[in-house]
Amino acid sequence: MKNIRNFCIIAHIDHGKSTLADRLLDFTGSVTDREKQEQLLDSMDLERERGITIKSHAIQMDYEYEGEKYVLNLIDTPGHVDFSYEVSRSIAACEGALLVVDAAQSIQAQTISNLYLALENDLEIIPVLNKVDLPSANPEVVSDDIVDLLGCEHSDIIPASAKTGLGIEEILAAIIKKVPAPSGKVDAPLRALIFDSVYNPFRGVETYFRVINGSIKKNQNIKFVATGKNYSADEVGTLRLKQFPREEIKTGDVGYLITGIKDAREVKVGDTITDAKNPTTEAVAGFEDVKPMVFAGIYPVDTEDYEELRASMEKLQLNDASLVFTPESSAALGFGFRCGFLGMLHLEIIQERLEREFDMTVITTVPNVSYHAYTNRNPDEVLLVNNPSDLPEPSSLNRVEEPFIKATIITKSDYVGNVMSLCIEKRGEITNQTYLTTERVELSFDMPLAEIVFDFYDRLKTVSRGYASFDYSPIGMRQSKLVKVDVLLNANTVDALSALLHVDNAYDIGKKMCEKLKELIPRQQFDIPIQAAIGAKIIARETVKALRKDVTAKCYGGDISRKRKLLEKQKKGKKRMRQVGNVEIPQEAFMAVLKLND
Ligand SMILES: Nc1nc2c(ncn2[C@@H]2O[C@H](COP(=O)(O)OP(=O)(O)OP(=O)(O)O)[C@@H](O)[C@H]2O)c(=O)[nH]1
Repeated sequence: MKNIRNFCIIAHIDHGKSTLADRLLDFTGSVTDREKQEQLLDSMDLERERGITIKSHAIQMDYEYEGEKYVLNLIDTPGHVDFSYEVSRSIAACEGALLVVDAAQSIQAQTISNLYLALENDLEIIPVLNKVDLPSANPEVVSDDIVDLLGCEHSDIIPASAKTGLGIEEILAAIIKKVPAPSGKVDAPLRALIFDSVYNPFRGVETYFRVINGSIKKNQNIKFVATGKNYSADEVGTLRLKQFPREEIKTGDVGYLITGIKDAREVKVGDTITDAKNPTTEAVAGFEDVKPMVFAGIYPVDTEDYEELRASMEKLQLNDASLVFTPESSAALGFGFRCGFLGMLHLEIIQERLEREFDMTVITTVPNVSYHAYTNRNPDEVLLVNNPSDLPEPSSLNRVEEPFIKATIITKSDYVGNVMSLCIEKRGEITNQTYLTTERVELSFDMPLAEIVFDFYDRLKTVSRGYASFDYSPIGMRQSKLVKVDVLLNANTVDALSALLHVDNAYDIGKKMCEKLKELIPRQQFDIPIQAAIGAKIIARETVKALRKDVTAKCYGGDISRKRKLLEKQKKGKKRMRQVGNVEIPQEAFMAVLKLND
């Protein structure tokens, strides 16, 4: 145990975490030339294309230092706020963290939020100043920033370049010298933390764990504490680039477990694995059931594909336990599902996976957060509103609460004014303003989560010219004045376009939605009025003008089979268009409310 080191890399997005991980694998000879690929740890196609780490994994390296052999377990952490719970569990599985800071961009919002997570878990922090090879690097200034943040010495910071390989040896030495060896009880009953799981269609769910006390043996009868289920440990082993089955994984070490579980929902990140007969009395602290934050309807473009969509969603759920869905129906879109996601990125990923892996074309409706509503009849009973149409009628509604977050934004002092105006427009209240240096400011706001869902990231980028980083954490529900704004096309309410909005913004957003829809809905043979309404009251109106009469329409001759072919072709071309009443609505229109300011 004394020669094991468990560590993770924490960094703001794009500061070089994956590149550094690759370099460490290279240097310790953990990858053969043939296996060398860029960003080895990001194995999903989607991850590689987006260049972000979505799912965390772990990898083991051997390294000899001053004549002694060490085992280094690198636990990878996802880099996006949507997955912050997974980050916290990965961090909890380590004793140390490399804090990677880009020498050109300095400390950003996620650097700080991840650092706090690491400090909460008492991790030893090794500051790494990455990308010193860049011409735009500013190592002196950024080092000062790091010293201010951590209260460390300048000499503790390791200048590095994950690109050229500079500093890699020093980083490995620091991991061995500074990160404490694990300190568990070898003889105690098994107690292991699940920090991740991956679905493998052939072998079932692979569970990644860190043994805290005792050991886990092949064929041992084990129990998952939170779910209360028992399994047989069919296979345990260590993770290199491939899996290496072992007889036993001992105290302090990291490994994988295969039990034949076929449903990802049975393996909960943060849960404790223990022995079925001789269980530990103490589960690992910090377990939480992750709750979806953002909800949206997902509908098949072709109503006939509903069953197929259901099958695809069920399969997706087998390997992504954080996806939840229930059937719903919409007057406009027919049968589909109300789905819960961890955040907007998660939503995009699911939509993309449905299309790529399952060949489904789907329509996604305006995302919303989960509200709490209370009726006059039962003012103490919480009604969960995950869909605007579930909001009780105004006359019976006692009050509504919405989820709030603490938003942390780091920006340059030049843009403080812009960022503040944006946050105030988004119903934010400033709670703190700290100058990190003369140039860089950290701002904290209490804000409704719903406002982040609507175009916040893009606006923030624009108003700060890209010099702002952003992170958030939930701080609970607060009462709010919300109304349901409906959209009528050709005098028919399109329920899939309804949104819950704050009273103060409802008129403005209703108007902008009508304008945006006017741009997005193609002209047809007749005028299409677009209206926004609160209850029976119309608050905005636009019209899509009719096309001029198509004189060639009746001239069409030719035989019927050609006509059919043409119709088929048209049908394909119509993908993502939905006929609602007699109006054709393209997919973009359903998301229009997210792009009001484009
Ligand atoms: N010049 C230079 N570029 C680097 C260095 N390290 C990483 N990069 C580049 O910076 C970009 C981001 O690096 P990644 O390793 O993908 O960053 P990351 O932190 O893993 O990003 P996420 O996975 O999205 O959080 C890539 O284009 C890298 O090639 C470095 O030391 N020098």
